[in-house]
Amino acid sequence: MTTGLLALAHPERWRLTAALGFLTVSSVITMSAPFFLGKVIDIIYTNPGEDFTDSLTSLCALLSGIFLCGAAANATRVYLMQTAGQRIVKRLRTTMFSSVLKQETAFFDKTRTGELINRLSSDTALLGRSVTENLSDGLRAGAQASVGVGMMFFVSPSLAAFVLSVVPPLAVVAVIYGRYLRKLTKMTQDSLAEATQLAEERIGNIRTVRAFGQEVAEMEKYTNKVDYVLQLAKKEALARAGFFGATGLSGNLIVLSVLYKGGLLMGSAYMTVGELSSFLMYAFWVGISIGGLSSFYSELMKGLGAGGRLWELIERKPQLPFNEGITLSKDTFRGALEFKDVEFAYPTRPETSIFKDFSLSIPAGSIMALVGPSGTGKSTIVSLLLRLYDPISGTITVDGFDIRQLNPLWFRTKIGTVSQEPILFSCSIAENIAYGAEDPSTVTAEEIQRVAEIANAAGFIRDFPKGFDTVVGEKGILLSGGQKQRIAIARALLKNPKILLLDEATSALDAENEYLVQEALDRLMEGRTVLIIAHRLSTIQNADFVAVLGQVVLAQLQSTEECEKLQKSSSPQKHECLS
Ligand SMILES: Nc1ncnc2c1ncn2[C@@H]1O[C@H](COP(=O)(O)OP(=O)(O)OP(=O)(O)O)[C@@H](O)[C@H]1O
Repeated sequence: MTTGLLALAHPERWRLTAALGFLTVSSVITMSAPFFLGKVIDIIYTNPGEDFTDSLTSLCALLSGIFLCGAAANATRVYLMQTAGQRIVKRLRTTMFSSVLKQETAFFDKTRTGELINRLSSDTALLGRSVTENLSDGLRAGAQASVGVGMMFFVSPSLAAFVLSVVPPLAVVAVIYGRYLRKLTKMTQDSLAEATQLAEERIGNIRTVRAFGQEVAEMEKYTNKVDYVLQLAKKEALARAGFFGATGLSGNLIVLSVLYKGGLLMGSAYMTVGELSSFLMYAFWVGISIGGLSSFYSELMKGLGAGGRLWELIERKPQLPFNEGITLSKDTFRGALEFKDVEFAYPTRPETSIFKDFSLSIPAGSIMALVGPSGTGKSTIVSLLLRLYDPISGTITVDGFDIRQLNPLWFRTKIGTVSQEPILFSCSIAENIAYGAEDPSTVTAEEIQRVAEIANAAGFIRDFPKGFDTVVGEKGILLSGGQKQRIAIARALLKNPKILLLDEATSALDAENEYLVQEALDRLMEGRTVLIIAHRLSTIQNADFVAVLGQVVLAQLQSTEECEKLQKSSSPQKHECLS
């Protein structure tokens, strides 16, 4: 974690070095103040009756100038540190986001979205603040405490030794407190992540919550989660209260004892009033600095508590490669797909095998319809082809190349998908269509309109008051199922992929919509290798091959009229029946 943090802070090294320079200047000035203020007091007290106006004026004017410089240096330090901190937080966030996006799909099956969001927003801020602003305040406190102690010894060694005897026990208390706080922060952030996860999922799916009338139950669940966060916060508040109460009390007691002992020393003429004042001011500074150091320590512990989890995520190596492997040339890549003796189980349920010895061949440029009852693994075949998961054994090849050899990022640019319920992002229709291009920013409005036209989408889009600039709402909620499908088809057309993976909508579209979607799909399928999870007889009839998953359905299909019709009507078709 430390090396990772250093790497993230590295680009800020000059900013941080400059901040350290300003920190030194401002600390030196702050710490010389008590000494000179003592001199001013001595000028006033030790020359009774004499006219000390001139020397007092010039010393005060000089000190004002120096203090002004100190203030400017301190302000610059705060600015530099804060901006460096924010830059580090930004880098932490982007590094973490990119690390999350590169993880294999199984990771997202196991990790909850809300947790990741919480890490991304709250933990990064906590860690960033603790290693910059807090570090700078800590350094300042440390420097001031040590200079202050030195000056206390310089002014009065015996008084200094007396005062410092109370520091070691305080330090032990601070360390214990810091450890406790670190543990507490980790627990707080974890339970906060759970609460965020719950809120995110329920708000994101408010229609389902509403349909089941579960609002009150959900409120209670959320309240329970944040109640636990509150309990932890109470524990932290209690620890904090005890710690700061104790340090505040010991600070005051120290000042009181300095006054007492110093008063005695002054009485026996070992100290001037100016020296005692300087000493008191130094003791005060040291007290404040130690307070600063302890809050630095506790903040650092909090940051480290949050940072541990963050680093696990940042350093996690994806189990499937993200952008490695070979790419095929235009001539070699034709789009012939083959599953050979594939065995697969989802990583989250390794004991439940979805396929064993599964084989299927889809020649380049042909349409393969996939049918079978629910849960037999049709969507799983699509996921395997997209290389969202790897088979346990057996191979999946593209033009004879094992897809494990291919660069998944490249390979996915050659595959188009349209699912039953296509997911659109909450931006404009134009942006959603452009998402299909390798570089969406280069897509022209004409291209978008052209593919929308082919996908039978241009008509209804133009009927919207804002046309292609209409925002579709989260996950495309402001559109109908058929409209979403046609936008998804336009998006796939823009990608112009060699291989197409389609999941036909089961939800009943009205006749006109169904016709428009079907027509758009037919245009999309032209000249590509297509694997389609088919739910309609017409789709099966138009396919070059049909693969049936699950023996039960095969028996059912063969006994139905539809199947007979299908077998008669499609003389060039070949039916592959798989068990
Ligand atoms: N991410 C996952 N993790 C674990 N198991 C999964 C996952 N996705 C699907 N499954 C399981 O894999 C099996 C096959 O699911 P799949 O979605 O491929 O079936 P399907 O034939 O496409 O079904 P449907 O026609 O209902 O969409 C099911 O038993 C399902 O519970």
